[in-house]
Amino acid sequence: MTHDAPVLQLRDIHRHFGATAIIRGVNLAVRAGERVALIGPNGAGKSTLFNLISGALAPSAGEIRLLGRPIQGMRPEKIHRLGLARSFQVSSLFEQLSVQENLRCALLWSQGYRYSFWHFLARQPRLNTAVAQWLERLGLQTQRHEAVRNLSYAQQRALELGVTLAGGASVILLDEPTAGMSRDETRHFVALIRQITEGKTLLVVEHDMDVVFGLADRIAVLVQGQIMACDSPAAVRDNPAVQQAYLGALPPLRDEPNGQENHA
Ligand SMILES: Nc1ncnc2c1ncn2[C@@H]1O[C@H](COP(=O)(O)OP(=O)(O)OP(=O)(O)O)[C@@H](O)[C@H]1O
Repeated sequence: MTHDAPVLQLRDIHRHFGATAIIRGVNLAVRAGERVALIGPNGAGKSTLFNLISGALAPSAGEIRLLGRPIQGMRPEKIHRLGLARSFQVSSLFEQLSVQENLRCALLWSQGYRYSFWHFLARQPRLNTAVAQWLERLGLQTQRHEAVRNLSYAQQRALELGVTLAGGASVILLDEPTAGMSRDETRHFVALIRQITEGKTLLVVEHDMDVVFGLADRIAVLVQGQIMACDSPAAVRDNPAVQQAYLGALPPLRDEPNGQENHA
């Protein structure tokens, strides 16, 4: 379900490195509960834009609002505390800890535990229930005591997604969530993303067009640091400028029989 007020809003964002302008006046509004995919050719500026939103970089100009508050130039931890979490291409899990220990760490933060040991003991039953729920959602009950380094790659990515979400953020940035997965793993993972991010707001950078068209409510196309189009998958797929940029590599929409044209 989506609401009208944007929870993430970029207004005329610019970023240059030295004399080179990389992000050149990006405007984007993502509404609550929406799933927006950010696509674009290599070097278009997608990672830079994610770095600007998550606080790893400050914009050279422009305003970024999260849940109505300006966040441009804030430190990443502060932006995280305000409700935005980013999942990376490279695993950010504690490899030597078990699956449930990783989830516990993420949940401790979201349940308000900071430094008080007594507080921690009092909260443990609730914490254990929440860990069990996440293990079930992620399909990782059998692996609960397994060290992360012994999981398959796809299982590690599922746990990483769980850890990102268990922190309680309402706006989630996913950076190439299915990179390195087989076709089957990708299909399964997209279904998992859909299921466990229900109600959250998602901005996803992804190169796999099947994933993009299978997941996104809207697609933003970034080319040379500017948004060329931002619209429904059908409208973006039918946009001549986008077609030209992608040289016909966009897939048919999922509900089209035999890949027939659909001008909905
Ligand atoms: N810290 C930096 N200093 C200088 N140039 C940078 C820096 N970070 C990124 N760039 C340049 O900005 C441009 C956009 O890079 P970016 O990684 O944002 O693109 P991208 O769309 O994410 O590409 P890809 O799809 O290949 O990951 C590239 O030309 C890159 O070399």
